[in-house]
Amino acid sequence: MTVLADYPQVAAGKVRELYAVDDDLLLFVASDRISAYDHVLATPIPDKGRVLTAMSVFWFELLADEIGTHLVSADDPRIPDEVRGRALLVRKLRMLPVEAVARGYLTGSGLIDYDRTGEVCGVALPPGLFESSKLPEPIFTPATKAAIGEHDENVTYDEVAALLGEEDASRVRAATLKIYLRAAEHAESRGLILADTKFEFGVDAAGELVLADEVLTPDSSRFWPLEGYEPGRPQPSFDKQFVRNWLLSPEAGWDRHGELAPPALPDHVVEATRLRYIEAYERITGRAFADWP
Ligand SMILES: Nc1ncnc(-c2cnn(Cc3cccc(F)c3)c2)c1Cl
Repeated sequence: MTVLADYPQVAAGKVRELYAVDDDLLLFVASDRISAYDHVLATPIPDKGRVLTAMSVFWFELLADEIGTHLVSADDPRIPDEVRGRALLVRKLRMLPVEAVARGYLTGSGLIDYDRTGEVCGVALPPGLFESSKLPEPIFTPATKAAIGEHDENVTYDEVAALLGEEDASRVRAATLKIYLRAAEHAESRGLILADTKFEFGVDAAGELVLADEVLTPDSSRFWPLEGYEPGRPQPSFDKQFVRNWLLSPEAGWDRHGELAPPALPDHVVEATRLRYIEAYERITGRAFADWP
């Protein structure tokens, strides 16, 4: 019987870890941790890791006819029981050092760049756009991974080409936009706006471009309710809005611009957030979360 401690940890993020299973396989583990306002909160959200893993698996399966993926299995004896349902067996790839972001709407760092320069990652946009505007068409707005605790840095396509070479840059951009469009169309049919998302790609031994990391989860994407969408103001995050609102409420007594860590979340915020994750999964996939894995 395998236990997680059998596998050397090869990477750790704010809310996920990566372990080596053998020379060709990795174990991609999603935790129940949640981050907000650039802090990892002290209070976990039960089932978050399982919901986001189930969501990634749904999208990997839906996208398999568009692009190869790193997914090997979500249910395999090499996956320790303690992480079963929130861990994926994936094939080890040569990862491309670029955060492949697609945006269909203007918000976050894209809006900041647009307000300052009229462009995002060197892509010129029409004048007169504002917070949450829908873009005339989705755009590729890559970033390079920043050091721990820093934000990723938006870069131009030419900088990506300098980094990866023209061929890989070109096929990463094409794949990013194609997958975004396919996912956004599916999400909208389920009443959710996929405002933007971040993919990571690798290359396999045959030189094929492979979709890796997590895909189209609420941690790698902005999902907004389609109902009530209104450009000109920030939209509520489908999954994190209860947490954000509580942290900024007088009850929390927390200053998001200060140095202090956020306070623990009250049970009702934890439970409401857990239910939002499950609702997002069931709306997007049409599957009952109770059936996972
Ligand atoms: N299939 C792959 N082959 C080779 N490397 C990776 C890989 C390395 N790093 N990352 C980012 C990351 C994913 C999870 C937890 C972390 F801490 C960090 C992904 C993958 Cl997914």
